Amino acid sequence: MNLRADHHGEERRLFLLRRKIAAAEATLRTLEAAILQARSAQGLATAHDARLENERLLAQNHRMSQESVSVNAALQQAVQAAQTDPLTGLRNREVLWDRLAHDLSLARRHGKRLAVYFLDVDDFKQVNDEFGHAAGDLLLQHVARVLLASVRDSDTVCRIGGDEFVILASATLPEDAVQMGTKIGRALGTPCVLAGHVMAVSASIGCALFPEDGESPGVLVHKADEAMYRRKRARALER
Ligand SMILES: Nc1nc2c(ncn2[C@@H]2O[C@H](COP(=O)(O)OP(=O)(O)OP(=O)(O)O)[C@@H](O)[C@H]2O)c(=O)[nH]1
Repeated sequence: MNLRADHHGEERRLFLLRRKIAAAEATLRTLEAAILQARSAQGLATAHDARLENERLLAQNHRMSQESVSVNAALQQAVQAAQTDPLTGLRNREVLWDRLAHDLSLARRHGKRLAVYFLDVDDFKQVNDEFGHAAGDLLLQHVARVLLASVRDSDTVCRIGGDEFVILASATLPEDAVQMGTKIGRALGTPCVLAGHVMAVSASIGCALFPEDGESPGVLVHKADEAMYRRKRARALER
């Protein structure tokens, strides 16, 4: 038996084995390094994606709040248009009942009076017939301006149709309400130039007072309308 040769063979196997182990360890380290690199790349990609998603959501949020602002503006415009008389810019018939109920509850709570005036322009048809419909429109706009200038900001002026207007005004004493009716009549009677013609508007005005003449919106408007009609008849008889 050649012991020396055996020993030499054993050493060679060990040497080869160590080399294999070293190669395997090197491969393992390379793999670990690759895994680490891949994980960190994935991490970076995730952070990048998150940032992009965040920016996308912010932009979407901005777009949606801008849309909501313009939808709200359009809605407000629509509400405004539904409550406004297009010719004079005054509140229309639809608003009258809401305002009246609101003003009545305020008057009730504060123990105040509320005056409801019903106003109809006299012989308005003649203005249309003599000077044309456009001149009639100018006159109605003039009436609206005069009425607005004659009442307080907290009072309400509505055009409820044709040449008919209703005013809601808070009042302390019945005499105040009478005085205000006279003041409105005088202001309307002041001559003005419309469509190149000098005109002085005459209007029949009826007034009903809360709580003396009634407590409900329907009764008050009806009584003011009746009072206006009596005025108009008396005026016709005077002529
Ligand atoms: N220019 C114009 N005329 C209108 C408008 N709406 C209604 N009218 C006219 O207004 C007139 C209203 O006439 P009436 O109130 O019936 O009659 P009036 O001549 O005022 O007579 P009295 O009320 O009895 O004094 C009608 O001729 C309608 O055609 C409008 O928006 N513009």
